[in-house]
Amino acid sequence: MRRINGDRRFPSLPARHDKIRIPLWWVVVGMLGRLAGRCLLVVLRHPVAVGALVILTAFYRQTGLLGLGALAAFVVLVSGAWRLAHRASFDRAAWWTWGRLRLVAVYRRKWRPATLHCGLAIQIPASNAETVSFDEYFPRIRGFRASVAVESLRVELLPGQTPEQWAEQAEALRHVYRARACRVRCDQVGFIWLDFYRRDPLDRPVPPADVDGPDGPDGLDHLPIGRREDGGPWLLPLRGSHVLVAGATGSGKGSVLWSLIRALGPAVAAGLVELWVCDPKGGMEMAAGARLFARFAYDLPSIADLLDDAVARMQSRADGLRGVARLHTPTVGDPLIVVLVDEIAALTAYVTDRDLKRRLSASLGLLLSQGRAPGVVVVAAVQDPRKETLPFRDLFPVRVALRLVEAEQVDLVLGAGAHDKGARCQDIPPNLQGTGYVAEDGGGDPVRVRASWPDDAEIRRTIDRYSAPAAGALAVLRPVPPRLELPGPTIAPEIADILRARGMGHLLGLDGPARRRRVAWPWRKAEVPRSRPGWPAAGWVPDTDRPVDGWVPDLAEYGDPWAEK
Ligand SMILES: Nc1ncnc2c1ncn2[C@@H]1O[C@H](COP(=O)(O)OP(=O)(O)OP(=O)(O)O)[C@@H](O)[C@H]1O
Repeated sequence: MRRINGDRRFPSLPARHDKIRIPLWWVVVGMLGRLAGRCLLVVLRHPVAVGALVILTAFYRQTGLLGLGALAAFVVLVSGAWRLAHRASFDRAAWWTWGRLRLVAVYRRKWRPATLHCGLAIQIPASNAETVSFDEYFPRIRGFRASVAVESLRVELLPGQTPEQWAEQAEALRHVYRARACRVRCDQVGFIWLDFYRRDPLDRPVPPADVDGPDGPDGLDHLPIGRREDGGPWLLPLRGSHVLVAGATGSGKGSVLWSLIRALGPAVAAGLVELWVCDPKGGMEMAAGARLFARFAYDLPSIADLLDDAVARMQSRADGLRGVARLHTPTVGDPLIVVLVDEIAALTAYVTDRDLKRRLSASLGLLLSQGRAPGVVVVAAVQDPRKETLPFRDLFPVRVALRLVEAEQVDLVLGAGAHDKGARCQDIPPNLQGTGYVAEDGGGDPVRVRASWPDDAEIRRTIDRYSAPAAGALAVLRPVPPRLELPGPTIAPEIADILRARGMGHLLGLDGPARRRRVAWPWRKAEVPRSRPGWPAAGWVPDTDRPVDGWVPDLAEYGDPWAEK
């Protein structure tokens, strides 16, 4: 690199050098020295591979072919046992080994011709009067990662090169390495990642993620919606954001919305999120989830009321948060409100009543421009993303483009330049529903993703599992004896929160299984209007006239602290 840093005269003038006569043995010693230097370099660069080769050769010389076969069988056996005992670490090691092999056998082997013929190596003329030659400088591979779907090379740029130059050659590199796709990502200054996609992990429907198991969402900033092209999970940030999903008819917008609703199920059940759903297409798509939704509207006047109420909640919340916090934190008494609109163009473009249209536009504009910080977020789907149909497009920080009818629509949804960066939504085949590209404000290049597909049975299961009892009832799993000292596990903190938020007393001396605690308010037996499957039809509610519209999560895991003594 030192030689191409600009301080060398370029090009050097072809000139005839003076001939110097040297003895032959000097030449031989020089060549041997050069060979030894190269060998040393190989040992230093690949100590593991060279070490393994030396040991294997020594082993073969000691034991012969039979010994080598026995060693291979032993390695296979140990690997099998390792895979059975600890799959995760085995997979990591296997992918590392496979990656090293691919790096040496495929990527390094073709690297020089590939970069030279794609114009990504630098050639400086070094001819003299006897020979025509060039000094060649090649970009260095500085890192490598391999997974099932993608192999990535970290490359150090040569002086004068930009990531854009590499992006222009991505298609050529893809053909050199016989990859399904090649993309260029920026790394730190002077470095890029070259991603070679081998398999398409999105060519089959993606099963819904586990939302209530140990791998469930760890917050409203990482909601699992589907899978990314590199095989990782597609996690959507919802808190402090608005989400737009655009796609032609039948492109799978419903699967994005239902995957999101499903991912929000546990938070809805815990009272941290309220879903306010508008389905201007007559309620057919969303009606199945009505039990899970805090509000559901499907005709224009009631949608306008719903949006007005959302604006009022947003403004009163903003008044409360002013000077206190810059972003609302959802709590049981004060949840995140998710206003979900299927086909938002039906509220902005296709309304014939002018007053209603003005009202809807005003509410949507206010929610989109001011709702993020006070915790009133909008998730909207649209078929036609043109400005005439959706004037608020640019107010959505997270945008998902599924299959679109025209290439021009890609930049309208994902932002200028997205199409050139590889988001070819018009080329997504119709049978890959739910597949598209997602772009986030300030989040770099669009990422190819596919939403999971919750079928009708899975949607029903979600609704049954997470839908709340009707407002006005605080359902409790077991009868609770009044003023009783209870041993055993602690009460669910969510219940304490609900009660505290409603000004209904508090729990004393909670923590520690050995301690005793006191439930310090009176209870009365009451009918529970609607409870989850498996819950008793009657429960106990705090004996108070204050309205209660919270509800408690499943307490089964807390054992039976409520049993009467
Ligand atoms: N993620 C997905 N994986 C597999 N199949 C899907 C997926 N999403 C949708 N489908 C299939 O595509 C069909 C159409 O999907 P969907 O109704 O969600 O499209 P849409 O974009 O909402 O259409 P419209 O705008 O007409 O309502 C579904 O009935 C389903 O069979």
